[in-house]
Amino acid sequence: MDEWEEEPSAAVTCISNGDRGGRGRGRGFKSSFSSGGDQNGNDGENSFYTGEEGGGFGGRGRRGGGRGFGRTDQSEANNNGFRGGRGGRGGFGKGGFEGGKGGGFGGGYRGEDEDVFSQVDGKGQEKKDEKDGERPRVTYIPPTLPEDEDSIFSHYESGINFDKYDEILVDVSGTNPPLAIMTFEEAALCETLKKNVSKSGYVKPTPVQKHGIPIISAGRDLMACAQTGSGKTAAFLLPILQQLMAAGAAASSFSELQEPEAIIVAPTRELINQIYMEARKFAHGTCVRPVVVYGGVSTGYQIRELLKGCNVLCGTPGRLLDVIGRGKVGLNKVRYLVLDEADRMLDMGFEPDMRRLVGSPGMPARENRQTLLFSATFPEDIQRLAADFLRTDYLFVAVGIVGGACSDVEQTFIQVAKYGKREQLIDVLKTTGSERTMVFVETKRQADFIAAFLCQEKVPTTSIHGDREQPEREKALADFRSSKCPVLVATSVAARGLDIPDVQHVVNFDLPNNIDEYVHRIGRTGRCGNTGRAISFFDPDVDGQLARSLVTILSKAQQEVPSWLEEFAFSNHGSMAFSTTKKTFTSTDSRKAGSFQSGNGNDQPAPQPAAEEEDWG
Ligand SMILES: Nc1ncnc2c1ncn2[C@@H]1O[C@H](COP(=O)(O)OP(=O)(O)OP(=O)(O)O)[C@@H](O)[C@H]1O
Repeated sequence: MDEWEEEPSAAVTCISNGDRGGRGRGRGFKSSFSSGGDQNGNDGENSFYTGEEGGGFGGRGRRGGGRGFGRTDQSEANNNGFRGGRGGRGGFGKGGFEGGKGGGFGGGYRGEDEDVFSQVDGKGQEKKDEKDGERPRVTYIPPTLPEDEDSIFSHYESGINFDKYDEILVDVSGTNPPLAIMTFEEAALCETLKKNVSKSGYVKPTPVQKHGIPIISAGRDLMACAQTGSGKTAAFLLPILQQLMAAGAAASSFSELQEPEAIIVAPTRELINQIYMEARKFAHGTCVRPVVVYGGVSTGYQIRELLKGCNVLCGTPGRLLDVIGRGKVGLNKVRYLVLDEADRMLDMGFEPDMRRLVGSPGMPARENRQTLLFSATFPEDIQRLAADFLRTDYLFVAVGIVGGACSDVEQTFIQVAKYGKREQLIDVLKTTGSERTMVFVETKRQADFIAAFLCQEKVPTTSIHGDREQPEREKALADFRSSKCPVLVATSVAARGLDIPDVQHVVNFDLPNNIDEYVHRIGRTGRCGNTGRAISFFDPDVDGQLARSLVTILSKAQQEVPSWLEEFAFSNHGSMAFSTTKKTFTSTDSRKAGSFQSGNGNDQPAPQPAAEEEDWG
């Protein structure tokens, strides 16, 4: 039986503020879920959740059979994993998305455009056409972006701890690193770029910018590791844009083949879109044109955008390889290749795509391009693998502890068994009130259930995960950003990179199965010198393997370690040595023999893809 047939599927959309209709008859989660009232107050099977569309969704909207076959990784690039059509029966009243097929609110498909490029083998188009017959075309076109400066440069304020960044120790390893800059003036940015930096509210560079900008400007390859929320995006965007402008790069709409000078890759749609927005902001008023491509959006639309001219191409791996495979993007002029969340981009899930990308026709060899890798976490084996993509004399910048948690996040742990978590969550949310809170869960189904549960408890909640259609994902983020829904339930798809203002709390309803993922998740709060709080539910039955790493992470971030967690870490994991000393710095360039892995106490293998398959890109 398909997992979705066992229990009702919620496929949660935004919960409107307290104007839901009547509560379900049953008080318990499951029973009230299945008999809940809809927005109009009607009781009815499965109707409690109509979200904003208002149309009922009569029927279950469950997955169809075929849960996917032979899927071997999470990437769009991998065609093996064409999911069996969810959708199934059940309509989603009105408000189905263009291009959707088969009803089934929240279900459907990943989009034929999203995983067609893995046939970048010369027969791509042919195979794609075969696929056209199988799945509906994605026709979603995102809303037009505002052009006014207030919108483009809107930003949140850096926090009270911004100046403390200066106290963090930085280690640069590799030969002949250029000197760090202390101010943006020293970055020798051209006037427009300088103005744009200032309009963005940036007064002085963060450590990763102080070191990263001159390294990139000097033409060196870079692997940079700096804590979440500390400005890695601008660290690569500013020097790239500066050099493109200095070289006179200007977008041309006269070519059917666009040849960008820079390619930026990130693992999720929302993150790559955010990077694009940053690039668009910094490039405002210049001739340099960034473009973004990612799954879930009409390929035709994105190609039309591309053909208006493209100097900086931002993309998720799948769609990027797709547009390259379609002959719309030439790689001959690529001077910069950036992998953001580089450890994720090179783990099992995406590594084949990255190899495909660097092996694509026209892509300059690593000696002839600059490759820039950024993340807050860099496990040793991923660093070693990354060396394949970099020139041998690359520089490694470690700001603080490689893989360390942001010290501006107060981390709390609550021991709670599986069945006590929901009640505990309600207690936590009572204390957070209307403050913006992200609740991380392990599976997409769990995300739906928890969001539905919170809705039922009258907590305005929305959710984001890989089974939601792109318009729903975007609406969820918009509702969260605007505080229409101050609680966002998310899977790992939202763990990395997302920079949402004023997220005061992160709740790990389910702890992730590796420590790096934990570091990224809690890094959604406490950004850019602001403080934040992370509360994690530790279920002794399932989270034991993480205990030791958590103790180390807490210690290194100078946080109190609960005695029960420490005891648990020791008693359950033998006597393997690990340190709880409060070091403020550990250098962990994998090229330094013996220095490795003292950073985050990560005695586990490199991060694996999340526990279940996710639609990342
Ligand atoms: N020098 C600066 N001054 C003020 N604000 C800055 C500065 N640099 C970056 N910011 C802002 O800080 C926030 C976090 O930056 P960014 O998203 O680049 O962090 P990050 O290091 O990439 O985080 P993550 O590891 O989570 O991806 C953004 O809102 C960004 O605009």
